[in-house]
Amino acid sequence: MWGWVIGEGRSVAAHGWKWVALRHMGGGPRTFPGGVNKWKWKRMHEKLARDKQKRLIQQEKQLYEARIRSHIRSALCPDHRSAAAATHSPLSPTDHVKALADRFLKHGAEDLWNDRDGPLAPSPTQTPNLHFRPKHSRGYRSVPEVGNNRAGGQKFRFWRKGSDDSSTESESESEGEVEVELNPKVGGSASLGEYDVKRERRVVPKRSEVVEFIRYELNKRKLSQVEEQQGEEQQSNEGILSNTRFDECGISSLTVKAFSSAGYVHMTRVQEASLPICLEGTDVLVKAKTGTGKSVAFLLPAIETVLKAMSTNKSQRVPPIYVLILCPTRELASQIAAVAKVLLKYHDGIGVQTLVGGVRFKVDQKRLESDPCQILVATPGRLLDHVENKSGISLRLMGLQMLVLDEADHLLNLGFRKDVEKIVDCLPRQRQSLLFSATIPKEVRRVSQLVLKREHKYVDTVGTGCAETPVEVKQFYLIAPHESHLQLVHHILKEHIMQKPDYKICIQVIVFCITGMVTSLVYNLLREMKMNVREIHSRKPQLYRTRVSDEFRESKQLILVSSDVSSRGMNYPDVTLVIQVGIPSDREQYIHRLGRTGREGKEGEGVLMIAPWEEYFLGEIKDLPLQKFPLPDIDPHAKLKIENSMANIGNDIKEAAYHSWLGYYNSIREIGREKTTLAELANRFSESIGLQRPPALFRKTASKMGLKDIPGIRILGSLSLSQDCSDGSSILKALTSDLNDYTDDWPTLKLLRGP
Ligand SMILES: Nc1ncnc2c1ncn2[C@@H]1O[C@H](COP(=O)(O)OP(=O)(O)OP(=O)(O)O)[C@@H](O)[C@H]1O
Repeated sequence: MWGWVIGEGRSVAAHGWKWVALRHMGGGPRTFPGGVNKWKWKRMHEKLARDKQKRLIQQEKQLYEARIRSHIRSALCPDHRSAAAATHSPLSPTDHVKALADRFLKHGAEDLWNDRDGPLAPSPTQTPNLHFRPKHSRGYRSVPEVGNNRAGGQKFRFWRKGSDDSSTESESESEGEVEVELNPKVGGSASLGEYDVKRERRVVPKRSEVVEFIRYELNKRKLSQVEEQQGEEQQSNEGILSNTRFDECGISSLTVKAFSSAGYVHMTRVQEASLPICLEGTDVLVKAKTGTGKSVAFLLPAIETVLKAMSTNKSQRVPPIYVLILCPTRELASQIAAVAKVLLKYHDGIGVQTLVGGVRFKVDQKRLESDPCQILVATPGRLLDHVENKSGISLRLMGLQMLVLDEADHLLNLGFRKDVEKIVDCLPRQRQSLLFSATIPKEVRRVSQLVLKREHKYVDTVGTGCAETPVEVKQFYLIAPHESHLQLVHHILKEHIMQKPDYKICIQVIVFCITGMVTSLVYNLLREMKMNVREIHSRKPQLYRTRVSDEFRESKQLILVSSDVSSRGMNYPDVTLVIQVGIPSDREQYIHRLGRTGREGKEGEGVLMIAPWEEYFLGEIKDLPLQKFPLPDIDPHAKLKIENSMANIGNDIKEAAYHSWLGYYNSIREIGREKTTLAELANRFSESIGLQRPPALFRKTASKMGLKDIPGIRILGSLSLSQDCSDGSSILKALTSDLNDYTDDWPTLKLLRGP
């Protein structure tokens, strides 16, 4: 009775006693093994049953296919056609060749048709009713004997080169014949012993029409693939827009009107590719390059879904939330809501709301009550707060018809996955799910099943083998000692500004830094150097962040120093240069940061600035078109100016930067595993930013980071408190405040959880 098996193979029987005890107490168990609730438990078992059924069907299918295949083989030999016809209708030679082509022309199967392999072909020396083999066969052959044996299995004959079996008197002296019975019950490949048919390859008859035909087909397909690829590259050069117009795709006329007044007439390629699938109600995973209009691609079907739902359900006083859009950052949520409002300009009855951190919970609740919405854009953490605090939102989510995950790969990554899973558990199962991102690594494709239905579609407008970055963006990398990075940033910024002396020309630059506190340090330095600069990261209050983000979008000449809060999804349409100081957390983050420039097919530039010990990262992006940036000569006056400016920055900012710098690199496997080297590098960083000595760490923090007894790491507990009280406050500031908003700088959170 308790013999069910759950996810990782654990038997429920082990927990049986607990259930029984709870049952006697009345009411049945509230929680089930593994802490899951009744409904989740039920769903888990329903899923298991479904999976089992699917597996059985799959096995059936494979068995059937195997039988068909064996009959195709025998059908190739004309004398065996009648045998095949006895069980299955034989294929005509053309159909057979087509079937083979379909099977073997799949990508990766080409080697099945090389010179030393091929289908069986009748030999002129073939005996009338039994078997055949080519004259100079080097390996083994098998052909089914006409008629079945008594156990229902088929009889096959095998020849072994060099065998001296005397029973095959009609065959040449150099080869022997062995009779083997293949029965699914008694004879697997193991029973063939040394006569295993796969030991040597078969020889293709030289002028087989079948092989020639397949070769011809292969070449044709390869050629068309190359042409397709070239066409795609050409298309991307021509811009992101397609020829399809919004008024051609059967969406509401009021939406089309709103599109026209926003200046959108033609769809972008990703919109053209994904819209028909989204409108037919299918789940879909969409990959398209940065800045190609993915937000509109999911907002358009979202609006259509709401319109449809509202036309069938007019009675409710407080409307359900029909569409939920999840995204990783507060700024992105506001941006998506703003685009939605533009598209809803002529739909009076449809409301959009955001639910993000940094706003008081009660304020959220009041807003949701007073201004009910059908489309909700939220960050996972804050939405989960509402769901768990039973603020009434769970009830309104019961009517949900569409779930959208923007930046899906990030949301399904470790930092967010748990929250997203919990949210998905509270949503109705009968819904459509849309997942969008510019990067979808393989492992994310696998976990996307958490949200998507099994029979979902995958739309990839990037194309296999094509770079995932916009072709219009020139990409450079620069390797220099990390002590010189701030001087180099200043130098590149100045050069970039001087290239475009006309003040009317837009110059927007984003400088990405590894953490929030390093962002603050770089911002303070550039400000000291009288540059027109703003900062944005998770330590800043939400109002400030929103103001800076809006100001940067509107500006003509401004530098934004940012942590990863701006790396994904943020649409600043005119960014001309992106500088990344230090390695990003992974390849995907590099692509998204770079994607803040070159949007909508515009031109842009990107510079990745790394230290020699970060060079390994270039291997992760080796398929992207990066060129080496020549190391510039730094003017000694500028160097002095930077040192003076650095001296004006407060120690608390520098100490916090040191702590978060250490935390970030400690969390990166390739660098963090060499603790002694890491400590040395951190101390060099501390020196380069003008600290007299490296700040200390709390003992507990140091041991969590695996840095307790590492030379060069100072521990706070071993010093007098008065001596190092400033260190203590900066550690707290740099490390613990990350807990408040890990949506932004989650790598630093990893540090708190240990290396
Ligand atoms: N059909 C269209 N015609 C013209 N412009 C469009 C169209 N669709 C979207 N855009 C514009 O393209 C720009 C980029 O759009 P969006 O921010 O949705 O890109 P994205 O693909 O989501 O990028 P990211 O991957 O960085 O999130 C926006 O300025 C948007 O206004």
